Amino acid sequence: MSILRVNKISKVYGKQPVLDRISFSIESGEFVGIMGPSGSGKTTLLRSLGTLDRPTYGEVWIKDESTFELQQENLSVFRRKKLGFVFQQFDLLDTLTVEENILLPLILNKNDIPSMKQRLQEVTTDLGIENLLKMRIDSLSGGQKQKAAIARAIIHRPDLLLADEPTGNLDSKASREIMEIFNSLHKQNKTTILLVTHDPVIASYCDRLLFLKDGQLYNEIYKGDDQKGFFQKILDMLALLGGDRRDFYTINFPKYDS
Ligand SMILES: Nc1ncnc2c1ncn2[C@@H]1O[C@H](COP(=O)(O)OP(=O)(O)OP(=O)(O)O)[C@@H](O)[C@H]1O
Repeated sequence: MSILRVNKISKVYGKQPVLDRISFSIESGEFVGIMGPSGSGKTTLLRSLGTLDRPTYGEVWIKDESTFELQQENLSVFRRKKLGFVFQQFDLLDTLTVEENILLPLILNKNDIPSMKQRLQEVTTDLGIENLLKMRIDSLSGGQKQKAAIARAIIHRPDLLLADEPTGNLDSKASREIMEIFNSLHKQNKTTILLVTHDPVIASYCDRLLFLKDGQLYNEIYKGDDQKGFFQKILDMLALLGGDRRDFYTINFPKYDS
């Protein structure tokens, strides 16, 4: 079953096309990454799919619901129920505790208190952050903040989890921990994930990668069973696409046995 279908979406700022007739779909349980040089439109695409931006042309369906049809006043409810977001800057509310931040989608959706408590326990145990619940956001490390942000993004069991450079503000150890969480959400919970990254190591966790160039879908590659070959294909594709030096940084090259 398709969770996301994108049909020829374009985004134009002034006269400048930033996304140009992009079409693809994502099946339930897939872990898909978006890569491409700086300025190629990755964030604009993710925001357009997540209804945070409105495409100038084209259509997006999330689980057979056309986001184009949704009126402005219904968009925030749609996002809160169907989507989860993880951003590079965490986007947590500093005035609230970790627990309050994580519960926010359920409180806004008016869930009952026993189900909120149960779900909070499930999610925070899975992520290993039960001990952080009463803490304030400004007392957390970057990795702890991102774990809290992931808990908030998944607590309502969204159809699609969208992540924009989720390790962009983290050191290599925290980055690995966060990617292991995404990996476990993918493998154990069958969560459908779409993630934007510059980093080939982060990208190598995905099943499939879409490459953007100048706002167009340039290519896609699949991991299949060949993890090592997939990593090399990512590097080759990035070299082909060019871009600035930031497009080639990496937290740590993975070590392969063979
Ligand atoms: N609100 C906006 N108004 C005008 N132009 C914009 C706006 N948002 C993005 N752009 C332009 O759209 C292009 C694509 O930007 P976007 O942030 O989507 O690229 P990106 O691939 O995510 O880049 P990076 O990897 O550097 O984050 C850029 O040229 C950017 O300047």
